[in-house]
Amino acid sequence: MKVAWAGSREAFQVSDRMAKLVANDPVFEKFSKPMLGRKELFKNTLRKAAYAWKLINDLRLTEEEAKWLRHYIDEPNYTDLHWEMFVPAIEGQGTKEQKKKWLPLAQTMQIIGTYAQTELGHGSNVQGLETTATFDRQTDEFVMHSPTLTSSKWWPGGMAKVATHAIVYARLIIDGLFHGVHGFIVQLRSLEDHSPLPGLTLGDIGMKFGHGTYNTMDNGVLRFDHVRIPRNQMLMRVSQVTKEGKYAQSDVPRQLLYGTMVSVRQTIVADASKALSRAVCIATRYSVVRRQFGSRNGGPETQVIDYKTQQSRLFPLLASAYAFRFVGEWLKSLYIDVKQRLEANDFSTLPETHACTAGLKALTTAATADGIEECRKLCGGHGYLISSGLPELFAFYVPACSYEGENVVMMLQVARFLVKTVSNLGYKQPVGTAAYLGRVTPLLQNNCAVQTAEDWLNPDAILEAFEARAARMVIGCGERLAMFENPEEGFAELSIDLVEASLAHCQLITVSVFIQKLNHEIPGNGVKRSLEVLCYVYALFLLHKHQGDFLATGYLTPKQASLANEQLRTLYSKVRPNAIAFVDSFNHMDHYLCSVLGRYDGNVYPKLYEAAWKDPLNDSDIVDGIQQYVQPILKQKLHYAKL
Ligand SMILES: CCCCCCCCCC/C=C\C/C=C/C(=O)SCCNC(=O)CCNC(=O)[C@H](O)C(C)(C)COP(=O)(O)OP(=O)(O)OC[C@H]1O[C@@H](n2cnc3c(N)ncnc32)[C@H](O)[C@@H]1OP(=O)(O)O
Ligand SMILES: Cc1cc2nc3c(=O)[nH]c(=O)nc-3n(C[C@H](O)[C@H](O)[C@H](O)COP(=O)(O)OP(=O)(O)OC[C@H]3O[C@@H](n4cnc5c(N)ncnc54)[C@H](O)[C@@H]3O)c2cc1C
Repeated sequence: MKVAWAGSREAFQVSDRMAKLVANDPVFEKFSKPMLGRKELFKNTLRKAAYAWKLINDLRLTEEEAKWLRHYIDEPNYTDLHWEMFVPAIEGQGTKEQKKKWLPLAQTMQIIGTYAQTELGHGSNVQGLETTATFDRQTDEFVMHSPTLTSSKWWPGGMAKVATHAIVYARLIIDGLFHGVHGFIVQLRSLEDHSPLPGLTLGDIGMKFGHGTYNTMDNGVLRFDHVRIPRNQMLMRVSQVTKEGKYAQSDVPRQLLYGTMVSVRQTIVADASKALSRAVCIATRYSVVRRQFGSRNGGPETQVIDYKTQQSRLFPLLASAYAFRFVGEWLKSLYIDVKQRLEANDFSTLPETHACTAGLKALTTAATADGIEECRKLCGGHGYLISSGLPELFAFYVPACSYEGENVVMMLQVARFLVKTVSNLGYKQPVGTAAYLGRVTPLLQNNCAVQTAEDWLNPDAILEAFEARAARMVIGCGERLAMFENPEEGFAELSIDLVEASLAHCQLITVSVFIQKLNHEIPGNGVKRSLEVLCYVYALFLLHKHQGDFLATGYLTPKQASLANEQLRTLYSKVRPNAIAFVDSFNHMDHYLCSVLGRYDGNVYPKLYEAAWKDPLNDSDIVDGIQQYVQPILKQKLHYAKL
């Protein structure tokens, strides 16, 4: 099962080796992080990042190994933006010459980059960005400027104190004419003494949600006061500006300017299962240790995992972790394929890839953020302790619902793709993840054939149910949209329904990828049979949660919906004996989990007790402030005391 989770034996070995390397190196200790102030926290992260870079070089780690190493260090920092956004932006949007000049510098970290797109006034609406890049023909330069307060760049990670360079997104102006938003490579700091270059105002945007997690990152603010950069620092794969000031667009679609976001959204989907599996591992292990009620004849109380209600909250999350792992893997291969095509100037699969990365990013991050919080509640009161590992994990993870495309905004992008697919049905056969929309007639006409709870244990029945629900919701939206004279007005008016239809489409993708994985990629019977149970749990849980959709579209009868729920209850009993094996298969080490409740050895209570004594308040019996502020209250007889 560990190999099935990792994707292959080799993948397992790489990840396992890097996990151990990090766990066994005292530099990467992280239990004390919550006690550090912001400056110490930040410096500590700089120290770890520098040490990691040294290890990567000294040990000659591969790109894959280096990624796992950074992952297990488990502290957001400037290198995330450098490797995940700055480098890919140059790779995807730079010309051959630009790549030749900038990539070797970035790949050896002689320069450190960030991705400066969002501004104080605009994040989602990229075309609304206000920073300007005005071409000056006399000097063959662009003049970068922040004309308003709201045009201040705001949020880019690593920008406040570390990055030496940034890809800055700004409106291109030539001879007073706007030519849309483009990316520019801008140097931010001196490579000698790290001071901000003239004309730039740079700073940190302030503390963020949680304590020891995202505050390790220096998210920054940046303002330009007429800063000049050479013309050849505009990323020119998509459009070019000549030294005469002529603006030209190549055959490459404009959307490629957004290509870095597609790449990172894919990574975010691949990473969702890491965060969810971590929370589920903690909650499952603790649910086996924790006992409440049910003692008979002085025997032990019931392990809380044996309560059906606990199972109905925990096991769908366990199943979701596996579902997200597989859909992340699938999306990665889709993305690798599109990347190769883009390099060869084949843009045909870009719209579908954009819809998949946007929609699955929204689906997986929302479910993971909610799932982590549910795991905290599944651990009762102790889940609220920092030492449970869950509050910090939640604080770290929850911004994924906003960054790289706010989730609702992303679902609306999926809706655009679906509406377009439906409106083209007459003359263009949909392919890939939208292929089912090419079979609308049977999907709209046939109803579910399930008659018993056992009938739900059938991948074809499940797949057809999810296809019919999505197709009916998408087609329904299409029909209602057609009633509007102005399609954009219709889209805005129906946006709530469109988001729900997009979610149904994305859930269909996750369910069908899970089934596909079982049918074609899991060797041997033991692992396959166990995963089949989780696959059914995932699908039937979604069906139960969204039964309103399945009933309202007329595909299911109430009786069939209730049979699905009956089957789900039975499935929980089948998950229970393997619950610990399922979470052990994630291969998460104690160092990575950073949770007293989720310890591999289950030795929760003594360690929880021990951890409490490490709190700085327990350094002495009488702490600073008691004599000054508490003793006087006890000693003085003030007004109320006389009454
Ligand atoms: C190893 C450990 C490391 C782990 C690292 C993990 C990952 C690191 C994460 C680090 C953490 C945080 C970093 C965060 C960074 C950021 O947040 S960067 C900023 C991200 N910002 C956004 O995501 C903005 C969201 N907004 C947009 O994407 C667009 O503006 C939006 C799509 C919403 C709308 O764009 P418009 O310009 O208005 O375009 P529109 O008219 O709607 O669309 C035109 C057309 O183009 C299609 N389209 C849109 N986007 C794309 C795309 N990316 N690719 C392809 N096609 C796209 C759109 O669907 C339309 O198509 P149509 O056919 O014409 O309808
Ligand atoms: C931790 C973190 C790190 C970040 N790192 C970076 C970085 O490195 N570089 C960078 O450039 N940016 C970064 N960002 C910024 C991030 O990309 C944006 O915050 C994100 O894209 C969301 O945009 P917004 O803040 O403008 O949200 P808004 O769009 O203002 O969202 C507010 C609300 O409006 C709704 N809304 C907006 N538009 C629509 C619409 N058309 N229809 C319906 N509802 C709508 C949204 O659903 C949401 O509920 C980071 C953000 C965070 C939190």
